Amino acid sequence: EITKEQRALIKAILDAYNRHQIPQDVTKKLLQEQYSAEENFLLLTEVATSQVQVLVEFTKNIPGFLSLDREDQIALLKGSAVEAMFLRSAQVLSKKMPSGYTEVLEERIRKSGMSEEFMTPMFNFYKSIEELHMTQEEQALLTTITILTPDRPYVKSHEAVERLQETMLDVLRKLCVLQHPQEPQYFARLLGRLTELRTLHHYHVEMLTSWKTNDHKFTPLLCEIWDVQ
Ligand SMILES: CC(C)c1onc(-c2c(Cl)cccc2Cl)c1COc1ccc(-c2ccc3c(C(=O)O)c[nH]c3c2)cc1
Repeated sequence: EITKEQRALIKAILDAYNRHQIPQDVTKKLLQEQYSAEENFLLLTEVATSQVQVLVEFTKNIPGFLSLDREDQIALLKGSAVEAMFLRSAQVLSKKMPSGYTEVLEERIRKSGMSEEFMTPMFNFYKSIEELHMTQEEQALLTTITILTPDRPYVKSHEAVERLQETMLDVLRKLCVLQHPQEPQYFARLLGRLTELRTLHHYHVEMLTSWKTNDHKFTPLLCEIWDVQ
């Protein structure tokens, strides 16, 4: 029931998703450096900056994305970066890695100087993603669908983005039926995570402000993509 074209689409997106990863030296640093709120914040800033670069490369490989209006491409990236990074960090945190990497990453996020009120919703989200046991294809498609959200600020050709997103939603729906036959509501649960992401996105704006007031510095790329400073 998945067409040949849809199979090709899944393959293209999965390949792009796996091809673009944070360099080893960046993730290794997270394991080596000291623990302190300042050091944790610095390392997370470095990882987030690297993740944004990875995200831009991945997005350019989404079939149809580069045919969108250039300014809309920027608006989609700016509008979805935080949500895509919540998804990506959630997927990393739900993998138990031998190096103890997951625990270190979680610890550094918990101790990065962000206020307590964001911890609970953030780690509830991480837990809810873990419980879904998403396949690689589902993770890559859900990230793609998040990026192709038409109602981001400043998007002009709403319909063009909506058409692209609907193509991806259709593929994901079929994939969920195939890969989770015993769970008819699985696709709906995945979409529920997208709603949760929007809430976290709102929290994140306040997180940035609270870091800013404590004179935390971000990199130029993060300032540009998050309209900080
Ligand atoms: C500027 C800083 C302080 C910040 O502000 N808000 C958030 C933030 C937070 Cl604290 C939580 C969620 C989203 C954001 Cl933007 C962050 C840190 O964001 C990230 C982004 C991305 C990773 C991340 C991704 C992939 C991998 C990976 C792999 O692929 O192999 C291995 N290690 C990874 C680590 C971690 C943290």
